[in-house]
Amino acid sequence: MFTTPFLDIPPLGAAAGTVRLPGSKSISNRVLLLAALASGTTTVHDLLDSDDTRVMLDALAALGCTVERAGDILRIEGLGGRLKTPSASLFLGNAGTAMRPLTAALALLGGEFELRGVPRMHERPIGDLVDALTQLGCRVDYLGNPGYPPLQIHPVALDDLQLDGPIRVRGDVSSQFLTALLLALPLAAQRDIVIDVVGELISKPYIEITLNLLARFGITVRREGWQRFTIPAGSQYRSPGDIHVEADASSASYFIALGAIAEGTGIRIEGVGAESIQGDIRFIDAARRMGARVDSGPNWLAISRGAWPLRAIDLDANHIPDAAMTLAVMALYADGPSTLRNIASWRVKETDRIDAMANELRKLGATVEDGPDFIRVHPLPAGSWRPASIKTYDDHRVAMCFSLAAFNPDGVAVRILDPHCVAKTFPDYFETLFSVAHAPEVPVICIDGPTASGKGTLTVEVARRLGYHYLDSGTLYRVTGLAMRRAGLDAEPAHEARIADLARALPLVFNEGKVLLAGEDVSEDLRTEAAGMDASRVSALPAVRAALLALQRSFRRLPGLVADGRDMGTVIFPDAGLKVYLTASAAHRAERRYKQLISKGISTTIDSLRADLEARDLRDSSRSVAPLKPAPDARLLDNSHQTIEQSVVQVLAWWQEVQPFESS
Ligand SMILES: O=C(O)C1=C[C@@H](OP(=O)(O)O)[C@@H](O)[C@H](O)C1
Ligand SMILES: C=C(OP(=O)(O)O)C(=O)O
Repeated sequence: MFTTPFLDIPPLGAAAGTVRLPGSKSISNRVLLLAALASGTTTVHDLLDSDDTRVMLDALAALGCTVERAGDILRIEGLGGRLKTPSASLFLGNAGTAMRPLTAALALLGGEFELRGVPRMHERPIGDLVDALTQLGCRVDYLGNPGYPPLQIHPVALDDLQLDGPIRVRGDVSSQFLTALLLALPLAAQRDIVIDVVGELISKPYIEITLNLLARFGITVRREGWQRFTIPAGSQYRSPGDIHVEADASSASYFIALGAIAEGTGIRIEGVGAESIQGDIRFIDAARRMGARVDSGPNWLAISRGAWPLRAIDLDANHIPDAAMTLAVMALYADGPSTLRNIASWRVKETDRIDAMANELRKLGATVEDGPDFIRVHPLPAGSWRPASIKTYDDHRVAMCFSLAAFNPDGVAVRILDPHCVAKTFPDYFETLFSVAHAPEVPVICIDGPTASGKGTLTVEVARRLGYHYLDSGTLYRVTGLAMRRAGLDAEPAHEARIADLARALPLVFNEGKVLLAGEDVSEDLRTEAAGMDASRVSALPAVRAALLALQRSFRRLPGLVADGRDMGTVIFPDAGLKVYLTASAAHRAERRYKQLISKGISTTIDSLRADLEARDLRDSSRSVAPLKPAPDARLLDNSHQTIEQSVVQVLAWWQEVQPFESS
């Protein structure tokens, strides 16, 4: 997951490949609650691991439910309708699928509970659900504004509930209120329980998910259209034993859109398909209407570009409230204005999504009209796209949708602010996107300089702050040197071809700060002075350098690379967007190296280190192939009198200067 303050997505051109998407949020949180309410053990496969499911799992643990994890499998010991912990204070983040159903379940389970969330959760309505529960005789108090969380739930005896008449619940603000009652009321089904929906029910397909999962847990709800639902007397939750969570159909919308927009051989999505129980799978109908080619099987989708530009659409999107946001960005690539109607619920979700989408689409240059329950997006022709810093309002879907703007015809980059908000439902969204998207030019920052100048520390830190990949090219030479020694070879012209062969086939993996050679952690062996000397010697062999060239360039991957070395800017990435030549006086470098070695318990003297450094500088700068020298377009940074932080800030400031975004 990207935890950087922003993520710059360079202009993207094509996309192709297969993605397996994380589990459905709506199914995961329903299954977790049902498994907790049921008797017996439920084994859940492919559960979504994200903020929304984590708050639900934490809540269940606080209620005394035992949850065991074994790899991707979760085993939940049901409470069988009896609380182990009669009071708790629960934090439910911004998860509607946790806050609403838990409110109903806890109001019936008979304990004292406080339910809170993030500030936005305290602005998301829950009054219609609390009203329905109060009619029944449940006791729920508002701890802040009436009609909104936080809530305090007090115990009532099930026998005291008024279950003789139908329970009335409004369905026109959120379907989650009806879902909450349907999931919780089997706890009190000594007699038939009737729920009547007041007002036009929105987001209807989510009720189908609820009914489907209730059925898997042994509860068959009778229904009369969307108006009346009856939970039969004697209903009892029965664990199905094993249950599998499909991949998330709303998350699939970004990759369906990607297939429709990007050039290339198309995108295959695994884990969700034509037989999905999730209503958002109907996004494929809208995508097809806009021109996408979509093939599907029970558990997979294959999407490729069809009509181009896309065809404009006018759609009542009430049945796909989450996925429809993706259409608002696809509309930028259409042949006329697109209108999404009947989407008033967008205003009470993670943020006011109609406002958010309109504001951010306008930043890209688009003309957008919006009203209480609709949005109309005009296409953005070539020549009119503007580089924009997209505010994400702590809304995962805003962040994910706007990544699709990077396919614009003007080759304009897109900056996504606070990209970590995708953690709500799809923590690795951007990594997944980058695994199938292709950028004509992946950004590179090169940091070259002599030994002990602090390149490594600076490069790692700049890469971390930008969310970029990191290439420590010196290590490649060190590993080659080590492989050479282990093969009994020497850095001499006679062995050059054999060393180059070794370099070409290096079984090398960088893993969490460790360097693995054929699976063996060789990080320590590479840090020795002898390994440094060998690296310097093998790097003077032209055939070895040629062998390592392709390997080094393969590190240039989305969203970008910071490369540290000696010839990054001059030879390996001559087209880099920023080249820094980092130096420090020999005296300062010797002193730093001295402190480093002494702290590791290695005894040495500053004078000998300085002599070594100077000898190495001379060898590196006078070798015939790629001698150590600044690229003509490099910016010089002498860090003799700088802290690491000052150097990092300087490099980041230079990088921002070459970006098209206004300072954010
Ligand atoms: O029941 C569910 O799992 C959901 C219902 C929908 O909410 P509304 O019914 O409030 O539209 C949807 O937007 C939300 O992401 C998940
Ligand atoms: C509306 C959403 O979430 P929630 O489940 O919190 O309502 C969403 O995921 O788009």
